[in-house]
Amino acid sequence: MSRATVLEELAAAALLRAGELREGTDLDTLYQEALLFEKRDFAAALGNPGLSVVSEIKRASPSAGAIREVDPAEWGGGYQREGASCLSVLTEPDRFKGSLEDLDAARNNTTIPVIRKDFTVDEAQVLEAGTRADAVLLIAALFDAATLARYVSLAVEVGLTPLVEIHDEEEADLALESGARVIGVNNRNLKDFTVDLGTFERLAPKLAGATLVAESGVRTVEDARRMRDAGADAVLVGEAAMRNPELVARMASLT
Ligand SMILES: O=P(O)(O)OC[C@@H](O)[C@@H](O)c1c[nH]c2ccccc12
Repeated sequence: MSRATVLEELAAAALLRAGELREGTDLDTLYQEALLFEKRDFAAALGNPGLSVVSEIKRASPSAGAIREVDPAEWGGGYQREGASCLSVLTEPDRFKGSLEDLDAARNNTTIPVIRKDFTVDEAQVLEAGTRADAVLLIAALFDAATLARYVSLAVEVGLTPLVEIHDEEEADLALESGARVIGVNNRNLKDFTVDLGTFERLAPKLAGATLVAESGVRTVEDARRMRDAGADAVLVGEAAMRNPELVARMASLT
């Protein structure tokens, strides 16, 4: 048997959690709840003039190990004061040490839009995101074209901004065909964790018309400027912001 990649392992664990979610509630109830939950406009916040910063609350990751133990309410509020346009909150429990409680705490203590960052593999999880977040991450590598398009539509239907994440040309086509308006290019290869900011530079020209987020590996103001120059509307900054939140203010002041 071949060794599963971390991405496959995370997706398999997420599928188990989706099963539990479906046992505890039915899709109709979640759908209604998601429709009722009032959203903040994630896409609009990214489209504002200047480079937008999406600051991430990430206690740990498979690539970095333990990063920092924080109070998500306090940390989210801090990011907003530093000028973040949006927050990203990891809710994956095993390798990222996140939770839905972290998401709620960060959102309740801020007024900016919040994305649920997880390995979403089931429509119940899209709807669950719709009951407490403003945007949902959909990793293109986890879907076939039809399913991705279906989840993008479902997210939009319940008022969420779907952020479709890609890492190569093939996934770029998938994202464009899915109808997503906001596309994230992950500079980190989720199979081997190598990071290359050239990934965004290479793929951005293929994605004209979409709102573009440069994700991962943005560690310095110089990196953020490089992503902006390559066409990024926003940068998504995790580890570097967790270690030094003042970076957010300096990145957000780039015009
Ligand atoms: O810590 P970094 O290198 O700044 O990366 C942030 C973010 O892009 C990264 O956490 C991320 C991008 N895509 C993901 C998918 C799942 C979990 C996490 C991620």
